[in-house]
Amino acid sequence: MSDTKRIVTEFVYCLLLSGGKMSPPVLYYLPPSPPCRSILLLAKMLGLDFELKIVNILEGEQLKPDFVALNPQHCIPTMNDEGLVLWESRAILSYLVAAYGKSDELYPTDIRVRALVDQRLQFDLGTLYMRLTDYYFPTMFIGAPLDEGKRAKLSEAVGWLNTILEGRQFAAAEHFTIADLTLLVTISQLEAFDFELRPYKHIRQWLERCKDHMAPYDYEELNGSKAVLMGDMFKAKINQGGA
Ligand SMILES: N[C@@H](CCC(=O)N[C@@H](CS)C(=O)NCC(=O)O)C(=O)O
Repeated sequence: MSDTKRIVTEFVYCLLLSGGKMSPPVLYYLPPSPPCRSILLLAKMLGLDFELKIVNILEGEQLKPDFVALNPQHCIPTMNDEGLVLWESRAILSYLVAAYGKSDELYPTDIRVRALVDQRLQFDLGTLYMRLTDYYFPTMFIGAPLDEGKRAKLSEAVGWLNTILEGRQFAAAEHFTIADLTLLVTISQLEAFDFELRPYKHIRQWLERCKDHMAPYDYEELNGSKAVLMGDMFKAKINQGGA
């Protein structure tokens, strides 16, 4: 085979392997951000190499005109896959499995299983993670006093997850899915904030199972250590008398 023919053949082969895409998707992110962590973990599982672009929200970089033009809601993670611009981490997770997954295992196509995965994703978005941010973030970022009412709402949601997990190995299917991934980021963050997980036996067992499952995918580097970093930021604020 001539050199030119070989180069063209290799190029076509690479193109087929990449689903016909000429360039990798771009991810705008910051490593400690919890929703960004779930995307980085999934990319590792899928063997997907993003073009990574840091947006330092602590310096207000998300408000720069170029970024607002891309995402008017100016939040991270934001992904741009050849003109498909997506934000909302759980929507990005679903897209990435469909676009780059070798199978549907992480986001099953069986409609009854997918319905449960979607329910868990939305429970995390609208209830569990939201209540985590409501309780911890005002103290962590602006030194506001801790609010016991918000803590009670968070405990209520953690209790619901504990009940969901009773008798199950994983959150939505017989195996690990993106529902476990997003819930893992939330619960490991709670753990790093020293939220008392002892009363929630099913969550504790599931948490260890998920950590073991994710260990080969740089779990500590991409999520565990970043959860601790945010936990330390919160504790430093408390010790400064910020709450
Ligand atoms: N529900 C969104 C939450 C995104 C979000 O709140 N991102 C934060 C960082 S963790 C952010 O970008 N904050 C800066 C801003 O909104 O201007 C998701 O899951 O992607």
